[in-house]
Formats: sequence, structure tokens, C-alpha cells
Amino acid sequence: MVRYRVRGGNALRGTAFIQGAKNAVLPMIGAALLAAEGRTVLRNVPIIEDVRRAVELAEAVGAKVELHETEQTLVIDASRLTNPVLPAEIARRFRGSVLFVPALLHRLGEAVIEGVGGCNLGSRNLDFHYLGYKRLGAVVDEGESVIHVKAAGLTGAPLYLDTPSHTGTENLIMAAALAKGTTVIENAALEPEVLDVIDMLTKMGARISGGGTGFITVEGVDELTAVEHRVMPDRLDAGVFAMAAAITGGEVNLVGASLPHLGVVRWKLEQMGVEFSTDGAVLNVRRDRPLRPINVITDTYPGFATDLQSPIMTVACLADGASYIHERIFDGRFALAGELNKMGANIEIEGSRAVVHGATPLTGTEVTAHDLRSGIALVLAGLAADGETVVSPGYLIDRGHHDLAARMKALGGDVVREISPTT
Ligand SMILES: CC(=O)N[C@H]1[C@@H](OP(=O)(O)OP(=O)(O)OC[C@H]2O[C@@H](n3ccc(=O)[nH]c3=O)[C@H](O)[C@@H]2O)O[C@H](CO)[C@@H](O)[C@@H]1O
Ligand SMILES: C=C(OP(=O)(O)O)C(=O)O
Repeated sequence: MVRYRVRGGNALRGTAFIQGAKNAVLPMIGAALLAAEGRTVLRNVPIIEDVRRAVELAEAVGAKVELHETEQTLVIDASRLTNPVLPAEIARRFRGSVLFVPALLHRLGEAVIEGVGGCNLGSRNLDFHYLGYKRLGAVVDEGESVIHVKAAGLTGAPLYLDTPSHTGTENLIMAAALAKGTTVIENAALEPEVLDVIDMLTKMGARISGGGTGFITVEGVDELTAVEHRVMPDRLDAGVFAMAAAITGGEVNLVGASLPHLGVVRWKLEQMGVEFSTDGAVLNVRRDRPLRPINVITDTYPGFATDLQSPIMTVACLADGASYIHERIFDGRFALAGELNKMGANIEIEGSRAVVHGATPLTGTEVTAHDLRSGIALVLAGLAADGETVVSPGYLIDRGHHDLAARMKALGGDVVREISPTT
């Protein structure tokens, strides 16, 4: 088992290189499978466990995939897809597996979903996806453990999402891209990753308009071609490095980060006393005054990203006064509070609301990552804690952050990734 060993006390200083976005590259791998000829090239690919799982899954359905780790490049040849089954042993390990369904439907006429994984955040339904496929003409057979989606060609239709689901929007766009006729998706997600996927699909020949407005129109085309695309920067990785500077009272230069994509996260950190400035393309983040408490309400983009709610909860432990956090996207995202309390925090949870009573000094101990973002939030806690913090399972952190220990170490953070001798 992988674990992270963190010793606190160092203010982080220096340059951090922000990785390509996990939540953009995964749908892009799904999109690459829509191209029946030629090889797709994806650049700025984060070398994370979810990408490795996506490569395994693409190979399981018949694609030929090369992951060039040093070059952070994926080359995908999907000219011969052979198998519509998304095997449980791979698909259950990451949420992005759901993004392979549209390509399997178009290319093989069916997709067999033996399970979908991802962070354990409470209920994570896929009903918007299945309802959308049905409205486009697919038959969805929801068995107890296996879901079978079949379609002899899809036809455009008006679609809607009850809430703007991120992967739901991406999947319905991909399903509509090769359907006959026009599809309009109402209440579509506005996340920058969705727009990056639309950019890639547009290069591939898809006809998509309205990205970023909440109403997306897709005119179906007969085929999509393989293209080269550079994955956008990961705004969640950038947010974590900004918060690492914030919690340690340091100063970091982020290369490859987009300040506009941080959105409300930037303004909330500023309210806490963190300063942001840009020098050309480099984003500077520093904190040299006491942290102030904060109110955070998570929301779909452009609201405060739920994936950064856990890291900011950790930062709030060091702010002088009560911080209020309202989690509106996932009903099971507060397991972190118990772990932070083990380190000396004072966090009360009531339903979807948390009150963080700060400032409480943190003390290192053994803690459990319940999901990717609680894992990285505990690494941040370790950076600010007295003594040593051991976070496991580290696999969850490796799902989403590329070479984390080395990038923290380059900033002076004492973070070691190790393989535990016991399980
Ligand atoms: C691989 C990827 O991109 N993962 C991201 C994606 O997850 P994901 O796409 O799974 O998240 P969604 O936007 O779909 O889910 C948001 C909410 O809608 C609900 N819902 C969603 C779909 C559905 O068919 N029915 C339904 O009820 C979910 O249970 C959840 O409460 O967006 C989340 C919210 O920004 C992020 O935390 C994840 O990092
Ligand atoms: C919830 C997350 O990921 P996934 O949707 O892949 O489980 C996340 O990245 O925090």
C-alpha cells in the first residue's frame, strides 16, 4: 500500500509546475475512441493512476494505446474496437470509466457497464446519463450488477439535466456528436474541462455550439477524425498548490495554472489573507499575514469547486475564528473532518454543513484518506502540523496528482511517498 509521510513546519517557497487536468483528459480519452481511423495524440497528460486505469480500459475494449510518461503524451489508435464490455476490475476503480459509453455505443452498438468507480462521496447516480441515452434512442437495461446500453444508431433529441452534471454533459455531447440530427442539452455543465472537451471534439469535426451557456446544441455528423490536443491545466491541482502556500505562510510561483479557472476559490483565499498576482504567465501566490476565517458554499462552476472544499477545510483550521462550509454537491464529503479532528482540529458537522473552529494547532498522526481530495487535504494538514503525519491509502492521492511528493519537495515541503511494507 502506498502512503504519504509528511513532516510539517516548512514554509513552501519556489516554483510548482501544474499538471494537465484529470477531469479533462479522462473524457478526452473517451472522445478519442469515437475516431474510427487514425491516431489521436493528447499532450500535457497528467501521469496519474486514473489515466493508467483509462489506458487499461481503452486497451480492454480493443484500442491500442501508448502512454509516453516522460513526454506526458498519449497516442491512441481506436481504429479497431472489439469489445463492448467495461470490465469491473478496471471500471470500478475510477469514475472516468463512464465516459467510454458513448464511443462503445457508436462504434459497437452496445456498452456493457459492469461497474463505475470513483471517489466515495455518497450517492453518485448516473440517471441523467441513462435518461439521455434513452431519449437519443438507446435501450438501457439496468440489471442488478450490470447495465447494458444498446443502440442501432442514435437520433438527436431535446435533452435536459436536472442539475448540470459534469460527466453527464460530456457523455451526452459525445453521444449526440455522431447521432442523426440535432440535440439540444438544457442545463448543461459550464466547467472549463467541459469546454476543453468541446474544443477537442470540434477539432475532430463535431458541430457543437453554446458551450459555457448552459444550453448546448449538437448537430450530428457522420464521422469524427483523430486529432492532436493539449489538455488544459488542472485547476484543482493549482488550487492545492495555492493552498499549500497559504497554509504554510509561504510563496509559490505556479507555472501552467490559470487564474480565471480558479474563479471563486481565488476570491475566497483572498478573503482569508492570501495574495495572488500574475507576472505574465506565472501565477504568484503568497501569504504573510494571519489567516482569516471564511464562508464557503460549494456549487457547480463558476461556484466554489466541491473538489477544493476538503483542502480549504484544512486551511480553515488555521484561521482565527469560525469558518462555515456548506457542501451542496455531494452528500458524503465530510469524512475528512474526523481525520482533521484527530490532528487537533475542532470541526463540527451537521448534515451538509460544517463549522471549523479555528485556530487550532495541528499535530501529526496516522490519518486515513477517504477519497482523493480528503487525501490531499491531509497532506496540506501535514505540511502545517507539528511532527509527522502519515496519510494512507496513498493510491487515492495518486489517482489525481502527478508526482506530488517531488513537486512538494521542490518547494521545500517534507513529503515522502513510500510503499508500506504491510498492507
Ligand atoms: C471525472 C470527473 O470529471 N469527476 C468530476 C465530476 O464528477 P461527476 O461528473 O460524477 O459529477 P456530477 O456533476 O455528475 O455530479 C454532481 C451531482 O449530481 C448528481 N447526479 C449526477 C449525475 C446523474 O446522472 N445523477 C445525479 O443525481 C450526483 O449524485 C452529484 O450529487 O464532477 C464533480 C462535481 O464537480 C467533481 O467532483 C468530479 O471530480
Ligand atoms: C470526485 C473526484 O473524482 P472522480 O469523479 O473521478 O471520483 C475528484 O476528482 O475529487
